[in-house]
Amino acid sequence: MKTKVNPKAVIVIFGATGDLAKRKLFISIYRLFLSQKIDEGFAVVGVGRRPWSNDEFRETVKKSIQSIASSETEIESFLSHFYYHQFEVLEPSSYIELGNLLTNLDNHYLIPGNRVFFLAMAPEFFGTIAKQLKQNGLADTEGWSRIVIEKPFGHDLPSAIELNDEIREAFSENQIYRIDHYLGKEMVQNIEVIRFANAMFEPLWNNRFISNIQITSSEILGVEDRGKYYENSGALKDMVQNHMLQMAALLAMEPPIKLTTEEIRSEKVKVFKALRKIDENEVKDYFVRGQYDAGVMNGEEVPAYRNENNVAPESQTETFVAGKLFIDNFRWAGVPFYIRTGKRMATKSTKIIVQFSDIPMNLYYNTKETMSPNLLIIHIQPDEGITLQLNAKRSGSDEGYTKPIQLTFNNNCVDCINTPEAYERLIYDCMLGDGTNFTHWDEVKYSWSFVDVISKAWDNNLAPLTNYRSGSMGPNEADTLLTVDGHKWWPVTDRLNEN
Ligand SMILES: NC(=O)C1=CN([C@@H]2O[C@H](COP(=O)(O)OP(=O)(O)OC[C@H]3O[C@@H](n4cnc5c(N)ncnc54)[C@H](OP(=O)(O)O)[C@@H]3O)[C@@H](O)[C@H]2O)C=CC1
Ligand SMILES: O=C1O[C@H](COP(=O)(O)O)[C@@H](O)[C@H](O)[C@H]1O
Repeated sequence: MKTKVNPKAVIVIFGATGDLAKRKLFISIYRLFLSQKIDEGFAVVGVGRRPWSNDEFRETVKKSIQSIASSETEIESFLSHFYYHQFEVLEPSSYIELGNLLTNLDNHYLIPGNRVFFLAMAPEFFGTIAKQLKQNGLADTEGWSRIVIEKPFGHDLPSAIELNDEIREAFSENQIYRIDHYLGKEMVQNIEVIRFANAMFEPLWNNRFISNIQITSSEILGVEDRGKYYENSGALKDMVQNHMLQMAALLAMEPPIKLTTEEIRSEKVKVFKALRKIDENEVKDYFVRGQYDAGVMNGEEVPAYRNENNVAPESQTETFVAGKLFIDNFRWAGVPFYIRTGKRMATKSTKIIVQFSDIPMNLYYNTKETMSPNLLIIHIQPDEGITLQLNAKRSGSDEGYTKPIQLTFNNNCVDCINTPEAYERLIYDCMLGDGTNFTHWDEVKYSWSFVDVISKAWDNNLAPLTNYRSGSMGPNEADTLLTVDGHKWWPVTDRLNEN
């Protein structure tokens, strides 16, 4: 639980000239500034290779925050807290100079040595930076020091262990904040509340009443200019190892005994431990992979993945994954959790659909219509809300025919433009010392060991890689994964305000 305080710190962004900083980080800090969540005596140091001055850096920040309407005075006041430090990651003198700058800023803004080191750089630098920060004393202050690590945290279990060991030599687990930006999303954070604050769900939240759970995160965009990164990642490591498994864990975990970081994380870890282990030869029965082909989207022709920049013409990288997870514990034995994610799909949508089991004897079976199962739909994005699908009598009919009706809560209407960016929430949490919505090492470790088996099976060609048309919902094999179990994917294209 958070206490309402205005944290005061220097935020050091390594990779401040990069894409993530420009698109997400500056604007998130600006929103925290505008909502007065951070103390006005804060400072931000941007670190990058380019020989920028403070003014050049502030110009870039200004461009990034332009989309938020605010006065020139507010913008100028915000920018005055930004400083640039040119640096070379492997050069120890860069860290010594940075340390001097941080001490000066502490003195200038009366900051008691509190520091957030946000590593928005290529992952191969994470370990080196952590080590250098420690060796040069930047993390040894009177206040607190925390390190935020961007994804990917390793590319398999051995590399994640190696990286973790390097970072742990310099920072303790409670100083490490591993980002999974899905955990900062409003409706992902709402999963726990929907489950644990409603008398009507928790008693039914088990294998006696739930038939299956479907988690979809589909994207319209292709790989864009990230071909180089994506070729070594693919949808499995880019989306499944982190975001998709995190959502599954939140849906499946037991109620924590307290709402503390340790208790919540410990319940999530138990879910990861209970994930059914499959061997390489079984992967094809549980997972489907696909790669997008050319197609027409929004009236425009889009290229096949293999024709994207920095992608090999014979690439075997998957841009789509569908899978069936089983959580082999008392609550979930026998309930499939279906997951699906991909690029260049028909719609941008992240939704969780909980399908309840059919009632044992349905008095309305003999009508002309088939009954719809009850569904709980959690709309994560782009629309945010909840839909509960029930059956009701069709109005005006004497014969008692039923029809599905939907009770909907549209979070957008309430919170529309003020819905905080995931990064805004996570930066604030980190400044408050709340690690609940960051991933603990144990979660990372178990998720990699689960994903590594799938990855190896695919590397060994133990499952086909199927093409799917850009603008579709993935290959047909993803549908078969459910039809063999007597299920089907529920649509994810509906928008809340269309209901
Ligand atoms: N961009 C995104 O949407 C997302 C990014 N991420 C993660 O965030 C991290 C950063 O990504 P992104 O912003 O896209 O990366 P970019 O390639 O856009 O930026 C890389 C940054 O690192 C700096 N840099 C590179 N080499 C050195 C060096 N030797 N010494 C000092 N600085 C160096 C660059 O400085 P300069 O330009 O001055 O050379 C630049 O600021 C990655 O881990 C990525 O996986 C995660 C999710 C989404
Ligand atoms: O982490 C990542 O997430 C994005 C999708 O994030 P969303 O918040 O827009 O759903 C994905 O495009 C990217 O490939 C991946 O690295």
